[in-house]
This record gives sequence, C-alpha cells and structure tokens, in this order.
Amino acid sequence: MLKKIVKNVQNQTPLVHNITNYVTVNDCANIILACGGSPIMADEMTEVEEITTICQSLVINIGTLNSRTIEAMITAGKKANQLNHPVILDPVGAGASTLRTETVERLIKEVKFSVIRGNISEIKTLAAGTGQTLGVDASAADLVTDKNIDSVIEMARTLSEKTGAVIAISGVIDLVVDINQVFMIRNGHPLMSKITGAGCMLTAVIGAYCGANPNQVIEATVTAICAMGLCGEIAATKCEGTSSFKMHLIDAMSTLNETILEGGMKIETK
Ligand SMILES: Nc1ncnc2c1ncn2[C@@H]1O[C@H](COP(=O)(O)OP(=O)(O)O)[C@@H](O)[C@H]1O
Ligand SMILES: Cc1ncsc1CCOP(=O)(O)O
Ligand SMILES: [Mg+2]
Repeated sequence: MLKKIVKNVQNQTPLVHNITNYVTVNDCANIILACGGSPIMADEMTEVEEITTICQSLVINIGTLNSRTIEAMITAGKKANQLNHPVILDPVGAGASTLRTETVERLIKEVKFSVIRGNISEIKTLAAGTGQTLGVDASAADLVTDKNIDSVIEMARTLSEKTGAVIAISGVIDLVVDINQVFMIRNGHPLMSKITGAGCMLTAVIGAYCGANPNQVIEATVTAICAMGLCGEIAATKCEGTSSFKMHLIDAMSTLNETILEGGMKIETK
C-alpha cells in the first residue's frame, strides 16, 4: 500500500497549489519538487480559482496571514471543494492571536478540508480552545507523551468528526486520526524542531501525496509523515548544524524511494 502511494507521487508529478507564508515558502516549493510533485505558489484573488483548477491539490497555510490572503484562501478552498481536490490546512500559530484563531474557525466553516496538520498546541486550539501557544511552536505544556496519548487521540477524533478531516498532529510522536483509525508514527529527529519550516514542509509533502492519491487520504498522510520523519533521521547523520540539516533533509527527500521508506518507517496502529 505504502509503496504504491510513493510510486503514484513519483509517476504522476501532482501539481500542488500553495497559499502559504513568506517565511518558508521556498522550502515548501523545494520539498514538493524533491518528493516528486510540482509546486505553484499563488495567492492573488484574481487568479486563485484558475490555479486551483489546474492543480491536483491545495495547501492552505496561515503562517503569515493578511486580510487579502484570507479571502484568497476561502475562494481557492471552495473551488477545490467543487472539483473534489484534496485540501490540506496548516493552522500555523492558531491560538497565538485572535486573527489566527478566528480565521481558522472561518476556514473550517466555509471549506471542507481533507487533512488538518498542525503541532499539538495548534490542534488543541482548534479542538478545544485550550492550546498553550508558543507562537508557531508547540508549548512544552501540551506535549504528547505515552501517558496522555489516549486523551489526545480522543480530542483528535472529536475534531475529525466535527470537520470531516483527517487530523495529523506532529511532534516527537506523530498521530494521524480519523473517526475510525489511529496511526502513531515514531520517525523523526529532534533537529527538526530546530529549523523553521519542518512543519510547513511536512504539510506541503502531505499536499503532494494526497494530490497523487486523492482516494487514500489517510494512507497518503501517514506515508508522507513517515517519509518526512525518515528524511530527518537521515539528514541528522550527515549534517554539521541546523543549516546543513535543512539542506540534507531536502536531499534525503529527493533520493528517497519505496525500499528506503519500507526499511525505515516506524508506524503503529492503535
Ligand atoms: N523532537 C522531535 N523528535 C522527532 N521528530 C520531531 C521532533 N520535533 C518535530 N519533529 C518532526 O518534525 C516535523 C514537524 O513537526 P512539528 O515541529 O511538530 O511542526 P511545526 O514546525 O509545525 O511545529 C514532523 O515530521 C515531526 O515528526
Ligand atoms: C516562524 C514563522 N512565523 C510565521 S510563519 C513561520 C514559519 C513556521 O514554520 P513551521 O511551523 O514549519 O516551523
Ligand atoms: Mg507549523
């Protein structure tokens, strides 16, 4: 199953429409190319519907929101819904400001998302308004451990039920939850939290994987998370510091194949 999902990305070169932030935009474009997709970044209201139409998926990332891009996100999201394209939300910094929290609430109301991927503080904000934000990073107070994991899964399941989306929570342990299934992924490396953009890049890769596998959204999300985590592990063995870590992370994604992934993935079901 996993092999086919990776192969589909590499054989189909899915075009991914990104409305994203200006901090990590270039890294997102490069990681999409590295995993076998093709990125296009476009947030101008007068073109987003056309761009969405030619793409296979849409990634909405609220990292550097402004009034102009919010309307473009809603318009592109509705268009992608009409076309049945997977739409992925990265609620960067939800809980850090009223604008971010209210915009995410509006997006969830007006657009049907296939996947919502955030860190635990962002997802707790969406699910229950209780995320203890540290800006765009997860707060240590919220961290998922083997002790609190059952309550986090329950919260994610409720959010999945409310939104109809697969909920992906990243961190030391990654969780992928819908109303019927739970996957735990233990790939990754602590250096991933020491660069900006690991989360945004992960969401972008989920966009490419879902674009090529629109009928297997939960499996595509799990595979993308394993792939990204494994690339982090590989990069950590080669880098000299955080900057070269990011370079090796993108290198590892560009040379990843199904065999390497199968050998390194750490997935559990619950
Ligand atoms: N301490 C860690 N150990 C292992 N993997 C990590 C760690 N922190 C982050 N990651 C990985 O980094 C990626 C981004 O996750 P995260 O840092 O939670 O997102 P964000 O950057 O949006 O806060 C995920 O693939 C996650 O598995
Ligand atoms: C630092 C920052 N500020 C606004 S968006 C952004 C990037 C966040 O990226 P990630 O969530 O992947 O670390
Ligand atoms: Mg993030």
